Amino acid sequence: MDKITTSTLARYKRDGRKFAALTAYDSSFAAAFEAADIPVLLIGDSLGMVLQGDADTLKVTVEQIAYHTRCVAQGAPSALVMADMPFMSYDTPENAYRNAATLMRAGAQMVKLEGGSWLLETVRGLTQRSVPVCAHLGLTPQSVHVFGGFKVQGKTDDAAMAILDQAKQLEQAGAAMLVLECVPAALAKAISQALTIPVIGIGAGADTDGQILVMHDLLGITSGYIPKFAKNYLAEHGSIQAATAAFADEVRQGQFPGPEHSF
Ligand SMILES: Nc1nc(=O)c2c([nH]1)NC[C@@H]1CN(c3ccc(C(=O)N[C@@H](CCC(=O)O)C(=O)O)cc3)CN21
Ligand SMILES: CC(C)C(=O)C(=O)O
Ligand SMILES: [Mg+2]
Repeated sequence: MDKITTSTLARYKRDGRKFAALTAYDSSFAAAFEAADIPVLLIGDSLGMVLQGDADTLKVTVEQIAYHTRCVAQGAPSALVMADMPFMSYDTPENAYRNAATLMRAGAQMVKLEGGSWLLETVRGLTQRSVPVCAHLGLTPQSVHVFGGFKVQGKTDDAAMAILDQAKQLEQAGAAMLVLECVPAALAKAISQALTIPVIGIGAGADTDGQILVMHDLLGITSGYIPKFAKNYLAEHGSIQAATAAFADEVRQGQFPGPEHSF
């Protein structure tokens, strides 16, 4: 695989070529995912839940994400390595710059931040300072205690309009990619069509430019409640390599997610 960059993904979008992404936290899985042609690997703050066993993502630190980013970057030299900025690590633009630098030095090529209008100056400032930014809207898990649970967002017309509007503002501010989590499929389709930058969905229907899953959900080893959008590919495909390749293929073909995985 040639090195994947934000320009590669922008070209995929222009060409109408859908792509898969996975979370990864260590070099061995990262290498396996890269070998299965997964172009984007996210060191997600979901690691607080799937690695550390917490009920939310809020305890995760910049140092922990940096450590796992180093591990993933070692295993996947060609994938686009994207690191989540943890809860409160980007509460001010200055803190965002400092903490993003730590993650970029650990091996990330892009950082992801949860939020909309309040982040515009931070997104502009990071981009001007040479840090590519992926925005994240919809169900932003760091806001779980504001939302009162992991709940689908953008269900009313007003809420949907607010998310679409913020997506446009974030693109205008320089965001190079957008993750949309747990929103109605029709809203995700409208946002993907309204933006030039690639939109990656999770629980956002089949009409985004890319799809991402937490790797544990793909392998069916998530403990506790399994989100509706998760699909266990290991059960059907017998090996981690085959499961990952099947996920990548189903995304490219537009077969995943089906209506049973969408809101
Ligand atoms: N294993 C795992 N998979 C994930 O996708 C994931 C994590 N962990 N941890 C971090 C966040 C938290 N996420 C979650 C967690 C739960 C739901 C969930 O229970 N959603 C309900 C929606 C309920 C409604 O209709 O409002 C669902 O039925 O899927 C969604 C996203 C996504 N991320
Ligand atoms: C679910 C994805 C988008 C994420 O942010 C994470 O894994 O932390
Ligand atoms: Mg995250």
